[in-house]
Amino acid sequence: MSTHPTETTPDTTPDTTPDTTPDTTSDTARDTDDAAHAGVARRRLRRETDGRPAAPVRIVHLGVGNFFRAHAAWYTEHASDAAQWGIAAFTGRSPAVAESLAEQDGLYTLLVRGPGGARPEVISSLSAVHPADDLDALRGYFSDPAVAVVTLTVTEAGYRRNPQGGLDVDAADVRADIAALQGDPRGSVSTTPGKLVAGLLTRRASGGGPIAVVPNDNVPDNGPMVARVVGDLASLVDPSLPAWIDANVSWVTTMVDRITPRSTADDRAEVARQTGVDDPETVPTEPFSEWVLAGTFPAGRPDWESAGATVVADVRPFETRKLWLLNGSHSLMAYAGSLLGHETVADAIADPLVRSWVEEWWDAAAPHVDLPAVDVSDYRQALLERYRNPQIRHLLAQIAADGSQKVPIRALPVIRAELARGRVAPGATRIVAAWIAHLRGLGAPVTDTAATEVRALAQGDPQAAVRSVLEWLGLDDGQREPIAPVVLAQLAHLTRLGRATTATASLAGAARE
Ligand SMILES: NC(=O)c1ccc[n+]([C@@H]2O[C@H](COP(=O)([O-])OP(=O)(O)OC[C@H]3O[C@@H](n4cnc5c(N)ncnc54)[C@H](O)[C@@H]3O)[C@@H](O)[C@H]2O)c1
Ligand SMILES: O=P(O)(O)OC[C@@H](O)[C@@H](O)[C@H](O)[C@H](O)CO
Repeated sequence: MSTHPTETTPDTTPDTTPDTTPDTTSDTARDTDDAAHAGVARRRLRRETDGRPAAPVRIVHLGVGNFFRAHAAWYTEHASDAAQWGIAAFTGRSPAVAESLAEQDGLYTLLVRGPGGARPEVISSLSAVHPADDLDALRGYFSDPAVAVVTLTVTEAGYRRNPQGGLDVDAADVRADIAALQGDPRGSVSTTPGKLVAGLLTRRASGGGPIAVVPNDNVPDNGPMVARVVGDLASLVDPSLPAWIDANVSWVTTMVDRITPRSTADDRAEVARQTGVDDPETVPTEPFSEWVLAGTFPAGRPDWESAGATVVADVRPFETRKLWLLNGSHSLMAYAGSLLGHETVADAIADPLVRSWVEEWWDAAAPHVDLPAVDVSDYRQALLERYRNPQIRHLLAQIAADGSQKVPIRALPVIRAELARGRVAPGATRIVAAWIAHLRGLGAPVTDTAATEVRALAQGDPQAAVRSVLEWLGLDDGQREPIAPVVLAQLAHLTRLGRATTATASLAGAARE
């Protein structure tokens, strides 16, 4: 196990956006006071007693968040050839999770929370964990021909795209990465596209051979999406690099699914109660999991199918089914449910009004999912069961974050598809109306990498706010005309409901004092 517990100098990488998605298990979980376990000797996980020997590193991962630890790391753990495929994982920004995992040899507990109870499982697939700024280690792996795959979970915002989907070359951190690599191929970088280009420059120089890049974030066409931002940055750094990338890098597209909330002190306590282990890196997740991949792996990959992954020629139908039906309804509940005072997905879906909005959204989206109707209807039913899972405390405030990155890909394609059929679908426009209400201060707090810009759009006169947001979403005059009145009416309704909820909560608070 090559962890780097001592390489924890403060992260000096430029941080131009608020870190709304910390690397780690939530502070609540990690900070659970040891006094809570006072008098009870809890041990930490150790590889010699609790896990498999570390496998040789053949996968590099960027972004050691909860989802990666519940999903790609879990599939790699359960692959039939797991002993051949170790992962070297890098945190996204802060070094905290690397330090903490290093103390337990890279092991952590996945707490699989089903409706009937919680089942802990130790995951051993992380052979090394590094802080985000350990670029020497990153370049070392990229130069190693044995390293065959790079996986990513850095959030939608981490790809540093502009509204057109290309690299956001106006962002200060992106500009800094370009300048650093122009000056020196071993220059210091901080963004994900910058790190991928830095790694690929090293691989080309060392003759490490071809490699596959596998993004596992909830973004449509995520393979081409990463290829584009990396290609943009590569061409600005070294005009000969894009041709090498074309010949040597395979961009794999994926659909990923496993509801994985932030960790809580309760998750850590549950593991301690069941196993006697004190694991601050406990990750809670649901039993359901799905991973659909399309693309080639020129240097090989784990036998992920043996763990339940599916390799297909075209991910799109699976991706639209999941991104619209699941993530779209999540966003709807995050904004419209939180302004009604609901805290979690389970609370929101139990409210008949929210449930009716979710069904209305699904009715709007379903005809545009290119799968048999029966599959879509089974999927909807399964989603309701997953949302109701009383063991999963999935906070609406977590899902609400970074709406500027999510609303355009979750709601807009359906709005456009309905418009193309001459229809305005209120089930779809409500997501936009609820997002505007959220940006105007109702429901979950706004945490967004583009908060200043999108909040400004949504302020002031409601009619002007709706117009500005629809414009920002890229709808032209002809498209806005039929939609704007519907969104405006929905915004007015949600605002009334939200204000009534706030007033009731204040009265209840005053009565308690
Ligand atoms: N949690 C889920 O249920 C779930 C399910 C499917 C897909 N996903 C995808 O996984 C992503 C991560 O979710 P999570 O639950 O692991 O969140 P998380 O907050 O636990 O982890 C996010 C990771 O991304 C890194 N990161 C954040 N902003 C970054 C930036 N600007 N540049 C580089 N790295 C950055 C963080 O450091 C951290 O390692 C989501 O954005 C989503 O696209 C999540
Ligand atoms: O993870 P995000 O921030 O892209 O979106 C929040 C949720 O919609 C998402 O995490 C879902 O729970 C997940 O996509 C289920 O597989």
